[in-house]
Amino acid sequence: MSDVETGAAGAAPAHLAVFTDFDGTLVEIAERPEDVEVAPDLPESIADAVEKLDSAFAVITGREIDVIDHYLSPLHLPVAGAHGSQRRRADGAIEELDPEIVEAADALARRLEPLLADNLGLIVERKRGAVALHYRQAPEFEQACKVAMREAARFDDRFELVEGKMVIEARPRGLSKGTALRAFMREKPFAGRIPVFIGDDTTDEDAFIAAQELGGVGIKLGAGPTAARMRIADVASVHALIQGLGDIAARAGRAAEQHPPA
Ligand SMILES: O=P(O)(O)OC[C@H]1O[C@H](O[C@H]2O[C@H](CO)[C@@H](O)[C@H](O)[C@H]2O)[C@H](O)[C@@H](O)[C@@H]1O
Repeated sequence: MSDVETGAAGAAPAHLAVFTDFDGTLVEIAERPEDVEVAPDLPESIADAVEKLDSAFAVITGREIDVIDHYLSPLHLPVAGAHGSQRRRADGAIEELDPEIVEAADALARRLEPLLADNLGLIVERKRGAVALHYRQAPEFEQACKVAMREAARFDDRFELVEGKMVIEARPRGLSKGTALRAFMREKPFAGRIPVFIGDDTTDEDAFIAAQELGGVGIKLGAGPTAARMRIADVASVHALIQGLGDIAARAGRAAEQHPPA
């Protein structure tokens, strides 16, 4: 094969920055947040891709950072948690919210507690700076949950509501997975690379748009309307894609070493 065919003739390799959602993308959706199961080989497979991507790999999720650390142990990846409310940068530094917003989110969660009294199967998930109200186990209460969340958030315009899979969440206004992706892309080792964001839910749309506006691509898992330019079928395919992107990065790196730009 010629250099033209291999793309190796002094062409700069397309360095990728890979970002992924967690629930429904790296792991299958489960009945309750604490029930998700991580494929045993997933952390090792991600570690391999991280190395090949020169560490340009991050998780952007609605979960909290320490929850992701728990599930992907022993990895401590760059993570944006609670829909952009918290962020651990690649250098390990943590960006936290104003404590007043954290307290306000706690107060909002407390206003939802009466919903739990009758054991209907609803779950209030408290996070630093965000709150999720889950109705997966009681879908007949979807509308009631939306009304309750709107009511709980009504007096505090520092929060906005977003709907996900059988969940309604309050997150700090102005923060999203899109703002998180943009923040990572301003920093090493992500800056200057082509962002790829993989996600499955409506809250991933901001990050699809951000990745595409920055010259990259959004990849949506499953059906449904989306701004993402590409789709992927299922969680197993996401695992294979992450491995594949790592392999492409490693191959491009080797080609660049063998054929440095003139
Ligand atoms: O941004 P993600 O990583 O996709 O996180 C979004 C929310 O995921 C979790 O809830 C969802 O997954 C649960 C476990 O599969 C499922 O029971 C629930 O119905 C889903 O909505 C998580 O609990 C939330 O905190 C995340 O914001």
